[in-house]
Amino acid sequence: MNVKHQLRMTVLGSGSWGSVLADVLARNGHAITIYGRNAQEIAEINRDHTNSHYIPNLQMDESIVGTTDLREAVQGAAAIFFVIPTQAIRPVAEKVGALLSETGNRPFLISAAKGLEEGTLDRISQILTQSIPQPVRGDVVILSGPSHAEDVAKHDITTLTAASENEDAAAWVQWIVMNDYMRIYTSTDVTGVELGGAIKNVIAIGAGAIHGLGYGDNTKAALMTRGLAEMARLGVQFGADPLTFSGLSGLGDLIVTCTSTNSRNWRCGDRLGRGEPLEHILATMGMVVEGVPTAQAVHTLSAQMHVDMPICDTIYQVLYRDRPLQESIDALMQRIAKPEIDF
Ligand SMILES: NC(=O)C1=CN([C@@H]2O[C@H](COP(=O)(O)OP(=O)(O)OC[C@H]3O[C@@H](n4cnc5c(N)ncnc54)[C@H](OP(=O)(O)O)[C@@H]3O)[C@@H](O)[C@H]2O)C=CC1
Ligand SMILES: O=C(CO)COP(=O)(O)O
Repeated sequence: MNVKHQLRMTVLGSGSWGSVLADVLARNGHAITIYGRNAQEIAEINRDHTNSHYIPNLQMDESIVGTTDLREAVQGAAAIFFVIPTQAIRPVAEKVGALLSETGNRPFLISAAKGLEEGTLDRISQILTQSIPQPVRGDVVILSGPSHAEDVAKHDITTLTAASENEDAAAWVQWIVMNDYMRIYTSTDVTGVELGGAIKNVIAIGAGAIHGLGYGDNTKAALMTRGLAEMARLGVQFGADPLTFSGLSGLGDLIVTCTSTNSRNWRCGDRLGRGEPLEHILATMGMVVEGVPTAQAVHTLSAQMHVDMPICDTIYQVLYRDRPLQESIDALMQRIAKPEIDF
């Protein structure tokens, strides 16, 4: 175990990534509370130190305390990790904001979720700053990168980016998370890191879909590379550094998500490619598929910003407009010929 100065911190979300992140932090010597809304699951975490539904291969550090009480979870926490689906961040953050206003602590707010909010099109850092009043809000840090929970549970070597407008806050998160199997890099490009993490989920649905249809490695490489170009093209319109998209939260996460059967987004796409209806896939996945709502948000954002994102748009058309997959791919191949680099 990597013993550090013990801090009390809270992880909101007892799903696959929340459970594994809580375990990493507890093994680093910190006092960790994990909050979930499913009483049975929290009881299992406290009794057996396992989470058999979400992450069966994880044996959690025994010091982790599970609770279904949000007040208890946030009280006295030096940092609050948001590890719930993007669409649930705002309502939970608003409750957290109200509780912090009562208790008066001012924790770091760390998002480990990846997506864009439907309707508002907001990134998670924006949701957190809108929902939690400034006097009780510490710095916002985004923790993102190639990190399937199943592999981190096995202590596979994993690298992430901690991004914050405040370099010291990013460095603080780097310090609390790093150990002999987690290596964390810092960044101040919050927008780029968040957009990379959100958009790679959309592209991963496409990677799964082409696999399900029977296409091979050339097609996968084409999709990933041109998908990365779309991500960067949108990102620069929002002031992101294009180099961020070649980093862990862009290319790195695109690789892991587009090439692994652990990815829920990839699996959703694969099943679409094999002809299963989206509603059935989502109803039986048992875990969040962030790329589905984010595809809708990216579709609207790209239209608003006049950014050409044909792959993301094709995935949107398939998910939301019932456009046949094969016909959509054929249409992508019929697009006008153009240079490769066209920012
Ligand atoms: N899994 C992974 O490998 C990684 C995931 N991420 C990101 O982390 C985020 C969470 O993903 P992950 O842990 O995999 O998701 P899971 O589907 O495994 O778990 C989601 C968790 O969030 C809880 N939840 C959902 N809605 C609410 C709500 N309104 N209030 C409180 N809790 C809620 C669920 O509770 P309940 O069981 O009651 O529904 C469940 O515990 C996503 O944005 C994902 O992209 C990032 C890196 C790696
Ligand atoms: O973000 C992830 C890995 O870095 C998890 O991806 P999925 O949600 O597709 O499983």
